[in-house]
Amino acid sequence: MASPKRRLQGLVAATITPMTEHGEINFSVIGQYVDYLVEEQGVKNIFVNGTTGEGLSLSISERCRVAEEWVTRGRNKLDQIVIHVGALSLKESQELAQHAAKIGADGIAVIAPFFLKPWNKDILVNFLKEVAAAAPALPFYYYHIPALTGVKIRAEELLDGIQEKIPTFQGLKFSDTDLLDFGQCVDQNRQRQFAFLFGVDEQLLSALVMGATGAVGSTYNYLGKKTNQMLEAFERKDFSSALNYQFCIQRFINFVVKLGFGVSQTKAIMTLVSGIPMGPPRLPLQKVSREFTDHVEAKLKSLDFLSFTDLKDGNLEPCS
Ligand SMILES: CC(=O)N[C@H](C=O)[C@@H](O)[C@H](O)[C@H](O)CO
Ligand SMILES: CC(=O)C(=O)O
Repeated sequence: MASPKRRLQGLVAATITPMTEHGEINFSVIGQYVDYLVEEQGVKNIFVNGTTGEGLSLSISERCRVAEEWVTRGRNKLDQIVIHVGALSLKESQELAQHAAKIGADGIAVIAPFFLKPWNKDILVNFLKEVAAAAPALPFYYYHIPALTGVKIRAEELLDGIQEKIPTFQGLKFSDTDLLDFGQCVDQNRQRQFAFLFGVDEQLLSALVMGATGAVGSTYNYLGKKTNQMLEAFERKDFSSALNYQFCIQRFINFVVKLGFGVSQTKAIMTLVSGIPMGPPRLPLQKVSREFTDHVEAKLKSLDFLSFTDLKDGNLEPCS
């Protein structure tokens, strides 16, 4: 059984699943990836097999092996490792939950099943409850991502009374821009020690104001250090610096959003910034073009996000 930990807080990197050019999982770089997150980005929590990790595009046995590799490599280096175990099949989800418990993960997270969908809150809670019960010693997080699942049950509604149904319920990963819903999740659960983890990186500062206790996101793989500076500024109530950091991060994200931003792009950006090969994504995702990588590299340099800036000072727009 995993030892009880304190509430998950701060940045959580949604890990990429590195792949070889042939589309197999490249386990060999995961050790290096852990060190990079901890040493270069100051990020000590990870969220494995989620959206960014192409979790739903992996086979069950691949998901188990990926989770195991992160737990093994992360031991004594990372604070918390949450494994996403959501699946369309309740049985598979339970199997993944049991496996996460067996390997010593620190928590599990689940999205709503998105093909045959739960059509109201009670049905969704019943599904989540069955998964959580398969790993009764592990903290359980609901992963709310309505734009991808199509399940639009409000998180605030879902949280109402959830601990009576799911005793291991520990928090929410909220990947949506509805700050009314997010704020009410926080407001209505102040007496509980839930983790409120925001999942829209470009808007994190607004969620901090609403009471987010941490954040899970793809960009913390390579903008973790910058985002940590924003969290520190917020913590010391230096809101103008915090806003500068958020704008700086937004400038980069806005740039890539206009080029088309998703998991394939995240893999390419992380390869560029970390130097660790993340490889191509798996179908139905497509590898990004060379042109995308070139544009992003120039932007990263101009923002001084790459450590080997070789641009003339006049072309720099660095963030303080
Ligand atoms: C849909 C998606 O993948 N969301 C990620 C996590 O929830 C975010 O980290 C975004 O990648 C990020 O906010 C950039 O839009
Ligand atoms: C971004 C995120 O949380 C995920 O990849 O699942």
